[in-house]
Order: sequence, then C-alpha cells, then structure tokens
Amino acid sequence: MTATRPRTLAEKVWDAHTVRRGEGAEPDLLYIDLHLVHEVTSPQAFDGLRLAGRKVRRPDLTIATEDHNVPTEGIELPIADPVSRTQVETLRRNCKEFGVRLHPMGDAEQGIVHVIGPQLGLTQPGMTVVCGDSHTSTHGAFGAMAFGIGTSEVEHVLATQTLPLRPFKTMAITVDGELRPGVTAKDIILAVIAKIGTGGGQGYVLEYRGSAIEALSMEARMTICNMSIEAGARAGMVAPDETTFAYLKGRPHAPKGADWDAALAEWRELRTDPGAEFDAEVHLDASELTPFVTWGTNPGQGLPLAETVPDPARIADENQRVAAEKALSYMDLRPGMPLREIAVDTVFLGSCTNGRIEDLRAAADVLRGRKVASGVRMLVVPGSMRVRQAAEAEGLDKVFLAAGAEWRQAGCSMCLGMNPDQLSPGERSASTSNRNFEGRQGKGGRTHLVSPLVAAATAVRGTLSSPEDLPVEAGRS
Ligand SMILES: CC(C)[C@@](O)(CC(=O)O)C(=O)O
Ligand code: SF4
Repeated sequence: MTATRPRTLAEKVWDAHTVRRGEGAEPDLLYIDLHLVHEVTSPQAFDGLRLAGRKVRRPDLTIATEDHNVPTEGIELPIADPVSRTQVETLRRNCKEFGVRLHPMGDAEQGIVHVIGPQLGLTQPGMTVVCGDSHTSTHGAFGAMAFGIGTSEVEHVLATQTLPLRPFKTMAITVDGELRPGVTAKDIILAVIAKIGTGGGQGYVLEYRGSAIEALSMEARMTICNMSIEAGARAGMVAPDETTFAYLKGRPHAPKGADWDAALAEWRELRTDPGAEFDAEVHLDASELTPFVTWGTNPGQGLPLAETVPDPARIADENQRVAAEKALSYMDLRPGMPLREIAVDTVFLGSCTNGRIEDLRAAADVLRGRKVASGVRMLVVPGSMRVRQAAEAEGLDKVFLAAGAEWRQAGCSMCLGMNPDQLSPGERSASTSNRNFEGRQGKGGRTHLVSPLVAAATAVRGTLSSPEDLPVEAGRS
C-alpha cells in the first residue's frame, strides 16, 4: 500500500504484512515471517492440524526448542517428571511428523525460545514474529512486530502462515537522559510498569524511543521489550539502528553478501516518520532512575530499592489498596520496612528477560572475588547453550562457581514452576525474571524482580541490595 500520511514504525511493519485489510470490525489478515514454537503451547495446535489432515504451511519459517519443562542439570538423564517428559516427547514427535526444525535439550542451539531466535539471526527488523508465549514481545527489540498468540492461533499460523488480527494502538515511551552507574534496562522497564500500571499498555504496541534507549545494547533492548507484556501491551518495539545491525551481522540466519546490503537499505527505513502521531505518549528521565525491585505480586508493584515497603493504608485508590494488602500478606512483608532489609534465601539469574551473556557478565563483575552469603542459594542459568558456551569461554562459570553459585544448563528454569528448579513454600527469591505472581516460582514461593546487578549484590549481602551496598575490597574498582 502506498502510504500518504506519516506512519509509526509499528504501522509500517503492519502495512507491509497485511494480506487483506478487514472491513469495519473485521480483522486484518497478517502474514507471519517467523513462528517460534515450544513444548507448552504447541501440542493442541499440532493435534488440530493432525485432526484436520493439514500440514505445516511453512516449516522453513518455523523453529522449535525445548525450554519450559527441561531440567537444567542431569540433562543426560530421562526427565523425571512425567508431565514434563510428556510435553517434551510430544514436541519431538510433532516436529518429526510435521518436518519442523527442533533444538532439543542438549543441542548446541537449544535454549529459551526468546533467546535463540535473536541469537540465530532469525529475528530481523521489519519482521512479524509470533509464538505461543506472551514474552514474544522480546523480539520487538529488533524493530520486528513480535507478539504472543494463543493455542488456536498457533494452529492457524502453522496451517496458513497468516493470522487474523485487529491493529494495535500505538504508544510512544520516550526515555531520555543518561542512566546512572548500576541502573540498567531492567530498572527502566520496572519503572515504566510501575508508572503506567500492569494494564496501562492494554491494546497498545509500545515503541521505546529516546536517547537512553538508543544508548542501550541489543540485550538491554530485549529486556525492555520482553516485559512490555507485563504492562498489558501486546508488543514492544525499538527502531533498528547501527547497534541492531552490528548485533545481526554474520549470525547464522542473517542475510549475507548482497542480500545483507539490500536488507540494510530496507531496515534503515524502519523508523517512525517525523510528524507521525501516536495514540498515547509517556516520558521518563533515565537520569532520575535508581535500582528498582518489586515488593508485591505483580510486576507493577515495584519501588526504588532505597525506599520502604508501602503502607496500604496510605494508598488512596481502593483497588490498589486492597491489592497491596493482599500482596503484602502473601509476601509476608511489614509496611515501612526498608526494602534493603528484606532477606532472601534464593537468587535466580536467568530467564528470557535477563539470561543473556551481557547479563551474566554484569553479575560476574559483582561476584568476582566475593562469596554468596551463607544460607543463600544462587542459581545461574544461561538463556541458551550458546550463552553457556560463551560464558565458559570467558571464564564466567568459574567466577560463579568460586562465589558458591550453581552453574546450570540452559532453560526457563526457576522463572516458572514447570521444571525441577522451584522455590519451596515460604522461600523468598531475588529473581531476574519477569513475573512475581503468587506461586510463579513454585507454590508459596515469594519473588522479588530485580536486575542482574541487584541479583548478584543481593546474593553477596543476603538482603535486597545493589552493588553500591557492598564493601569495596582492596584492588576492586
Ligand atoms: C507459563 C509459560 C508457558 C509462559 O512462558 C507463558 C507466557 O509467557 O505466555 C510464561 O512465562 O508465563
Ligand atoms: S523464561 Fe520465563 S517468561 Fe521466558 S518464556 Fe520461559 S517461562 Fe516464559
């Protein structure tokens, strides 16, 4: 379609993929460039194809991995849990029957679905990317329109490589200014969610803009886009730039040679036009941000680490007050208590939010020459086997092991309670993942969402901390 009015990045990608425009309330029909699959949300979809006698329309645009149910140690052994074993075996059977590429547990390219897509160069600017997983928004960091879909939609995409969908509204989240040392992309997104609320992005695609966003690495942009869903948004996007292109160049599935040059020319057009209008705008000053932690049972119940547990009696909004009372009761926290005094027994570094090499490097820099506090258990779980390999090549595994942390194989691990890595009832964690719902990490488990830096400092000190709370030993910068 030849556009006359200025368009946002999201509108440009949407228009380029509209197979048929819906009339009135009828949805558009969107073409899907990349379909990612994992063991949890695909069984029924493949069953649906089988029952209808259908094939996968584009196996070459489909890739599967095992990540949610897999153990992260003893991966050479059969999966002990019968439900997890069934999920994984069903995925293997389906991928074999329908001709879909699968990276199984132990494979060099296996990992969390939202880590391996970008890592393989499969996720590219201007693409539409879907997966039966709400954190598919991660891939928007590359300027792709990437969003989670339900099981029936997974079946539709498998069968037709298209999806009926009504356009999202557009929200610009502009973050200008310079982040202070120790403040990371995780703190930006936790502050955004605290500001607009877990429903603030409902029906929107969020486009992150501004000098602070442009200064971020691809891993940091993925952290931010990953948690767009926790603000209720369907997708999050960052316009591709030289940082994006440098990350992609030479990756296994990235265009090569003349195709690369042609792709670059196209990708450079993927920016919001001057004068394009967003349906909503939000502004944050990065220089005002400090390390953020959650105190409650949704990602929007967060505060700067320097503050104290909120007192529900002082929350004017009735719904928020009741939600805070319920959350504090579950989290067993006393109003007015300094967040820095909250003791944890577990620290989890990993997940599709913060399980990449940059996240492990950041945590290792804090842990180098230090020890995990006694009584604290720290799990370090690389987001993929490639991340694990890269970390070992840099000796990061030795830093973690010397500090007393556990060094694991790749998977979703303690992000959610679907595999052996879980909290016991009443246990409390500092976790670099993206959800702190009741029981998320295991029945009765209590989760505080933090950045990799806060996770590492918390492991050393034993209570929620940032690196500046740690004593500086001689010889450490
Ligand atoms: C539950 C799991 C399959 C999931 O990946 C699902 C999702 O994100 O939609 C999650 O992190 O909650
Ligand atoms: S790491 Fe966590 S949030 Fe990401 S896909 Fe796995 S379970 Fe979902």
